[in-house]
Amino acid sequence: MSNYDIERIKSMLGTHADFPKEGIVFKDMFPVFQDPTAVEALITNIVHHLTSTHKEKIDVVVGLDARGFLFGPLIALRLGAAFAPVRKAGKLPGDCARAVYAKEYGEDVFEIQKSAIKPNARVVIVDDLIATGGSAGAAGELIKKCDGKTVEYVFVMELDFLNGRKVLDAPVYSLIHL
Ligand SMILES: O=P(O)(O)OC[C@H]1O[C@H](OP(=O)(O)OP(=O)(O)O)[C@H](O)[C@@H]1O
Ligand SMILES: Nc1ncnc2[nH]cnc12
Repeated sequence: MSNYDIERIKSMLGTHADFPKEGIVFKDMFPVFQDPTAVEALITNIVHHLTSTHKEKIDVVVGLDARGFLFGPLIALRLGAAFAPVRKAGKLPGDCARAVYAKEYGEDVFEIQKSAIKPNARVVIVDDLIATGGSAGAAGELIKKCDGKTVEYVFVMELDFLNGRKVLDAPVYSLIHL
């Protein structure tokens, strides 16, 4: 993706001071979805990155509740991989693995259906944004609990100043650095 495209997408992001809490500068990626050419460009970039980096098949793309659901299924479809959701606690039926975590503006609990990740499945975890890395780290913990293998974490945006990638146990790819 050219620097021009990256700057174009950056210029579409909303920036909201003191949302959802005082002291947080919230980066809103929903305006990007007003331009399908921008969505197409960023999905194509991520899929190209994954196909050129991973020689072995990616079995499952895991998306994080809720904004990760906007990107995960599109990427999974293009890779010919399965998609599985990590959801906030109490939303998924059946036997679930569970992880408690802290994120930039609060605490939460994530779950995944154990049946979604087969032993040794090669997993890519996808989300819209990494801040502290708490959410993605908890998702990685869930994949471990299911005996899967996280081969990469992928984010559309990364808040570089929080250095959230340091808590993750696999390579990290982010398209837009803020
Ligand atoms: O790196 P962290 O500090 O963990 O923060 C990043 C997470 O925070 C946001 O999700 P949020 O829990 O607000 O949920 P949403 O997607 O439902 O808005 C964002 O979509 C990431 O999942
Ligand atoms: N600053 C931020 N903007 C948007 N989403 C977030 N999730 C965690 N921190 C965030």
